[in-house]
Amino acid sequence: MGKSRSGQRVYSANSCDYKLLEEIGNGASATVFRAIYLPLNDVVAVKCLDLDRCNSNLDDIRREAQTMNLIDHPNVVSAHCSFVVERSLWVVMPFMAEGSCLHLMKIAHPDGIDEPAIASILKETLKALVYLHEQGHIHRDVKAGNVLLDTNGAVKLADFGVSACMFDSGDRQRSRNTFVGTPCWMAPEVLQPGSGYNSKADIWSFGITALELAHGHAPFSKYPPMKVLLMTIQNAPPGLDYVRDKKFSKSFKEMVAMCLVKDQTKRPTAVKLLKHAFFKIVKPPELTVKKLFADLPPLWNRVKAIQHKDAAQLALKRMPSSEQEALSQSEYQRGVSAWNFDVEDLKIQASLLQDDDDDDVDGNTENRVDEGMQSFTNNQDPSTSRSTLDANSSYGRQINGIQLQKIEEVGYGSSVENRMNDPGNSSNNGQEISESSPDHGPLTLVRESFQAKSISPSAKDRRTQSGPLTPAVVLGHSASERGHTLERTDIETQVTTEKPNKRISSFSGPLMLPNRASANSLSAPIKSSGGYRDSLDEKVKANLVQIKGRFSVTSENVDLVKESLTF
Ligand SMILES: Nc1ncnc2c1ncn2[C@@H]1O[C@H](COP(=O)(O)OP(=O)(O)OP(=O)(O)O)[C@@H](O)[C@H]1O
Repeated sequence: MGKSRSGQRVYSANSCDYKLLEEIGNGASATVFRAIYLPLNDVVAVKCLDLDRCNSNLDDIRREAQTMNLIDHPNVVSAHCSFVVERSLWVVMPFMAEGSCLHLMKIAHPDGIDEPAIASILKETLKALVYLHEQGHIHRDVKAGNVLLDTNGAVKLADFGVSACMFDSGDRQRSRNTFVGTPCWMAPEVLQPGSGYNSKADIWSFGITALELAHGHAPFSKYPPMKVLLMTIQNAPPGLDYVRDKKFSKSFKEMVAMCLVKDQTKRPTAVKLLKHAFFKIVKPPELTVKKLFADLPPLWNRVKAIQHKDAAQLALKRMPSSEQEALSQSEYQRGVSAWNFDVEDLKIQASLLQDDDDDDVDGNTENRVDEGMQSFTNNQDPSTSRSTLDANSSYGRQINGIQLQKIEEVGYGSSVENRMNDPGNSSNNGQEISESSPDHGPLTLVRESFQAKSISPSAKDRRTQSGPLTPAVVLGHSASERGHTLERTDIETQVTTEKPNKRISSFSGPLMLPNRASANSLSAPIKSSGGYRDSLDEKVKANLVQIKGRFSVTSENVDLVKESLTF
């Protein structure tokens, strides 16, 4: 049983008590439904987190659920309760009837929203960050897609899928050197191994979210993740341009600039930022935000319209010969948090990308290289870039003795070129001038077919496993399911090091669940690899850096790469 914050309403951990209605959102690993809690006839949102599709390990999932249960702040979405149903984790939350700012912009404000509304939304979001940071949490995924709106104009920050605790120690602390989040919103220090990060990473993402609300999309959002990684680290920070963005106030521009300082120690804390002049003159959201969704159809119809529009757009400009590329790109452009790579691995990918958009962004801050960062890519062998990129479209490739096997064909070979050749890709002062709406057609289809299979809107036939979220509960579905998980991972994220007479396959950490990206891949058929994991010896396990997104890399791999590519 879960108790609402008011202390009055109690929500059961029994799926039969919930009637799932329309889909109101989907993310990298979850589908969110409007639902009725039957005993109280109360409208709620139920986030159905597909444990097979989830990139997080069990600890992360449990932490998200626990964090959401403990949250108590008017600007943070808390959970009424959470429980396991078959192969999903259901998180029951208050229904935010106007959905996310991202959806709102997609449906009605593609070029961004006006400053008074931005100020209200940002101020409420910042209050959420003040609270979370005081509680010791780093949200790590602040973006318009996670800022939810209610009909009365209330603004709440949602999604603790990748949140971290600042008081972590040991392994958990080390895991904060892990690349987690959504690249466009991620702070430079998060992308650089070893530098460590703290709550100031959320301040950077907050600044990017401000730009997203101002323009309708995040800076660099047209680029593939490895490119974003490089641009975030190398280039001058994005910001509001004094000429192009003249409709915005000086104090807004200054506030954004304060957030987007690369040196995290020079970024303000959330508390300090809240005292900035920009937030002094802010009207309550009831006055500024409500009008943004006046006259719009109900949320679920908007979501459906967005899905259809995106599917139609995708069909029109389907990437030549590769649905996989489109799928990968669409996932990226949607801004979901599917990117959960190992940093070193991303560097490998980034080094393979030829920076062929110089002409596009000439004289642009996106292309300005920060001093001291130039060595990040300069030492790569240019002769390898194009050929390796081309080779990327074949099933596998060999780089410096490392076999990178196709996962979902990363997909940025030809698609990068296509985008770079697109005149609409020119940009100005760190911002894009034009950008088509993000695609997520194929993704939608994938998700729909998934839902048809695994989530029945009817409560009948659901097997509910309520109670505490323990490894046994979450992973206690069946041996065959666990086998399935491992098999998929094996196939989809395998990177092997080819050393003489030695071949090491990589797996994820303990109790690993399949990664998010795998759910979006049109991967090779699943083959049995029964018992393989069990035979993985402890020494090899100890060598694992981690398994994430598209590749898994062992520390041996990383060392090899470091030897051959100087960053
Ligand atoms: N309580 C809610 N009320 C209304 N809509 C919601 C609610 N929670 C989530 N949504 C919608 O569902 C979308 C996806 O939810 P959520 O971000 O939690 O999933 P996710 O898989 O963690 O996504 P991501 O990884 O992309 O952040 C949100 O962007 C929002 O539009």
